Amino acid sequence: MKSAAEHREFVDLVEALRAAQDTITGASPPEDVARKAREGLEEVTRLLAPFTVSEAEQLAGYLITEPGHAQALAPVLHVDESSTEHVRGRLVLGRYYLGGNGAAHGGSIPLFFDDVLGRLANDGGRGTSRTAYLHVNYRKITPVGQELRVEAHVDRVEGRKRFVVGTIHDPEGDLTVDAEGLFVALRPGQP
Ligand SMILES: CCCCCCCCCC(=O)SCCNC(=O)CCNC(=O)[C@H](O)C(C)(C)COP(=O)(O)OP(=O)(O)OC[C@H]1O[C@@H](n2cnc3c(N)ncnc32)[C@H](O)[C@@H]1OP(=O)(O)O
Repeated sequence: MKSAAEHREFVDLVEALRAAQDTITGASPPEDVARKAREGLEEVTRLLAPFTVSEAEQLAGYLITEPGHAQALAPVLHVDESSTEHVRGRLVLGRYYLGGNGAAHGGSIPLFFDDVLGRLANDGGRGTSRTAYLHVNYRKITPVGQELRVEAHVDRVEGRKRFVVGTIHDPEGDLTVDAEGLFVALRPGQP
């Protein structure tokens, strides 16, 4: 397991990237400010490109003790309680995930659940599986910028099939989304 303690600066770098994504998404800057910001980002790419590694050596997504696992793609679950069978926590969707009218982009929700349910599917020594399907029911808009409650648990395991379910509730306590994923355990040698 890769250690977040050994890669503190990288963890902070990914947090800064998340903040940049939120800020860029919400900004309408004058042209000279946009150009300066672009030049800053291009400098980041120039700085890091020589340190590109193979997937096996990659840090992003693999620093699993960190909220968000040092990966800027999926929304971050802040875990309050977890076991091999369940997880409870909080989620605040930043401006980056805005769809419209204060509601989260519909695609950000399955992205979030694929990560949360997928990790649970593989937890507890169950080994690697892949998403066969992800069924998401949007019951009410999921607001950005507010603290949401998340719960997920392994519903049942049938041979290679792991059914994992999850919910999101808004600050009023209303259900905004429920989801079910089927994760199929990989056979030896299966990519
Ligand atoms: C850093 C690490 C991060 C990890 C956490 C994040 C987790 C994220 C996980 C992913 O996002 S993986 C990427 C998205 N998923 C894929 O790319 C999967 C692509 N599909 C496949 O690889 C295969 O289709 C799959 C492994 C899912 C299943 O193929 P198999 O050939 O291994 O299984 P098979 O077809 O023999 O089916 C096994 C059982 O599952 C059932 N099944 C398979 N796909 C199904 C489906 N779509 N719907 C319902 N049932 C399904 C199938 O009917 C059967 O049921 P029974 O055993 O009861 O007969």
